[in-house]
Amino acid sequence: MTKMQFLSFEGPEGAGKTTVIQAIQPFLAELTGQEVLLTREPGGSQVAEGIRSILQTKTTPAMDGWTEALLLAASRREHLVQTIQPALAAGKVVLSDRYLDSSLAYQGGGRGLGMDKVRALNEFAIQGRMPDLTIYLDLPVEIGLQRIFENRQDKIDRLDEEALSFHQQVRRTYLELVDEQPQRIKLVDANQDLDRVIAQVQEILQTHWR
Ligand SMILES: Nc1ncnc2c1ncn2[C@@H]1O[C@H](COP(=O)(O)OP(=O)(O)OP(=O)(O)O)[C@@H](O)[C@H]1O
Ligand SMILES: Cc1cn([C@H]2C[C@H](O)[C@@H](COP(=O)(O)O)O2)c(=O)[nH]c1=O
Repeated sequence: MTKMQFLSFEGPEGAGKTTVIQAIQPFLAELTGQEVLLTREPGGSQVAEGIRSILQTKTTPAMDGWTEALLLAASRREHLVQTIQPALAAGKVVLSDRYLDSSLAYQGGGRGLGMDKVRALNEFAIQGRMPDLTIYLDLPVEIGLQRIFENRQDKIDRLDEEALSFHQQVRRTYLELVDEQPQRIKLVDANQDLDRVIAQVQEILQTHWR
């Protein structure tokens, strides 16, 4: 059984991470008897939220891929030190909407920087602190993008507008990560009714809680 103090949710655009995380917060608090902190990347601390704004701003020319990866690693460092570690030390469960796997999938895969190099870059930021358990919400990228473009027009950001091939590469890289680390990363089919997605996530959490 996995220790379950620090959890992350991952997935392509529109997979339902934010919706599912909010739905399972009370369940997780009840299951663990601990306070559950919801947080997100990029963001989750004052400086990291500032970096998020920079990352979401469209520029001409477009931001260099390594600059993007470095800003994400810096925001992750700040998130870890200012928010995640203090919450864990206070005995809370931390539930993060994205963490390092997003950089591996988006920058390593989508941008083509390579997973190994992006992992090495992030090692300075996280010093080995990975989530105890990661839920990966999987779905065809066309469906996730359609959900966003139909329901969240006001919040479409720079990365949402990348080419379909970029998003497909992101998903392929996530699936490689699931194959590589089946103990930590649990795949849930997000292309089904929200109630079923939530129920399957709850089952996984129940199985892993000790
Ligand atoms: N299982 C589902 N079936 C249908 N619609 C869903 C489902 N899950 C979420 N949605 C809807 O899809 C949209 C995107 O969901 P949400 O914002 O939770 O995704 P996300 O993974 O956090 O996206 P992003 O990473 O792009 O921020 C929302 O309008 C949400 O209501
Ligand atoms: C952490 C992280 C995020 N991204 C991308 C993925 C999304 O397009 C945005 C975040 O938006 P969300 O609505 O909050 O999911 O940022 C990335 O490319 N690399 C990362 O490490």
